[in-house]
Parts: sequence; C-alpha cells; structure tokens
Amino acid sequence: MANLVQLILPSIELDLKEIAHTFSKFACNAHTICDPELRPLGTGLFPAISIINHSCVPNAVLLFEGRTAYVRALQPLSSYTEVSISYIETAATTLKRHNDLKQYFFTCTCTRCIKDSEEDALLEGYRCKDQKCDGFLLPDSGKKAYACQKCSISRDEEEVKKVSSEILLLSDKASSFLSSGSILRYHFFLK
Ligand SMILES: C[S@@+](CC[C@H](N)C(=O)[O-])C[C@H]1O[C@@H](n2cnc3c(N)ncnc32)[C@H](O)[C@@H]1O
Repeated sequence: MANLVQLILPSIELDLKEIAHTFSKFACNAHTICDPELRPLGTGLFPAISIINHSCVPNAVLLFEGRTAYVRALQPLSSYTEVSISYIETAATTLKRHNDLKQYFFTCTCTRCIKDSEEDALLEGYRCKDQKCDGFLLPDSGKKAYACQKCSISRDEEEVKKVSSEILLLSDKASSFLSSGSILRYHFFLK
C-alpha cells in the first residue's frame, strides 16, 4: 500500500514506513459501513467505536443508518460490563474465525474460542440422511467418509461433495438475488 502511494504521488517526499504504519492502524480500527441488507457500502473510521474490542460471542452489534454508526446491545448490560462487537462473520468455525481475525493481529480467547467446540463439528457437518435422525455427519480424519455422530449412518466423500456443491449453488443464487435487490421486491410483493 505504501508503495502504491509513492507510485501515485512520486513527486512528494514520503516516509514509506510511516505510511505503512498509518494504513495498518487504519485497517485495525476501521469498520465496514453496510446498508440495512448488510451490503458493504464503504469503510469508515469512528474513533468512539474503535475502542470496542472483538468477541465471537459479542454482547453488542454495530449498525448503520446512512453514515451514522450505532452500537446496540444484544442483551441487558450491567454497569462495568465490557461492550464487545464481532469484527468478523460469527457463523464460522473457530479455525475460519481465527483466520479472519489475522488482519487485526490478535488471537481471540473468548469463551467460544477456548472451549473444545462441538459447535465447530456441527458447522462443518451435514444433516444426517435419515430424516428421523437429528444428528450430523462429521468427516473422519482423512475426510474420505462422513459418519453420523448419533446413528453412525455414513456417506462417502463423493455423495457429500455432490450435496455440498448443490448447497454452494443455492447459496450463490441467494447472494445474487440479494445483491440484485430481487428479494426485497419479492418481499414487497408478498405484503
Ligand atoms: C478497533 S481496536 C479495539 C480497541 C483497542 N483494544 C484499543 O485499546 O484501542 C482493534 C485492536 O484491539 C485489539 N483487540 C480487539 N479485540 C481483542 C480481543 N478480543 N483480544 C485481544 N485483543 C483485541 C487488537 O489489537 C485489535 O487490532
């Protein structure tokens, strides 16, 4: 980034180290401004909000109305409770969350991150193919087969890959509907 600035402004004497420093501070303290559908609109620096630390089980959420940022509590908070928000998508495994947090240069040690998480297994697992079973198919160590943690029914890798690509396709369709605004129109029509 610092080199890019020098490329754009070659005539100005620049301290590349200082620019890199400033951009790094900006990246760690800035927030993505979203519209009500959570579509990113841009990046903003809100000093009062930059003091809020991250948790994967946050007790508050950052919302925007236009360019104005609001921190809204997700539960009643007593005095002296530290307010936390999530810097990242929380519906992800611990490994994914920690990867996403690398840009902020810390390792999260919230309650969700430190417990040996069955939740992670569920996030990575697939619904058991037996409709009557409420278990999840979890990968074996080599990911060659998936077995239900409740009834032990298994699916082979190919079966799981097929289901997973169908899910990805559906998710892509949902995203493109969302970004085109079609869901909003559909919602409006239903009303
Ligand atoms: C937006 S600032 C948050 C406020 C910052 N702690 C301060 O005192 O100004 C983001 C930085 O705070 C630190 N931070 C945020 N959440 C953290 C957490 N849960 N554990 C450790 N460090 C955290 C990281 O250094 C991160 O880059």
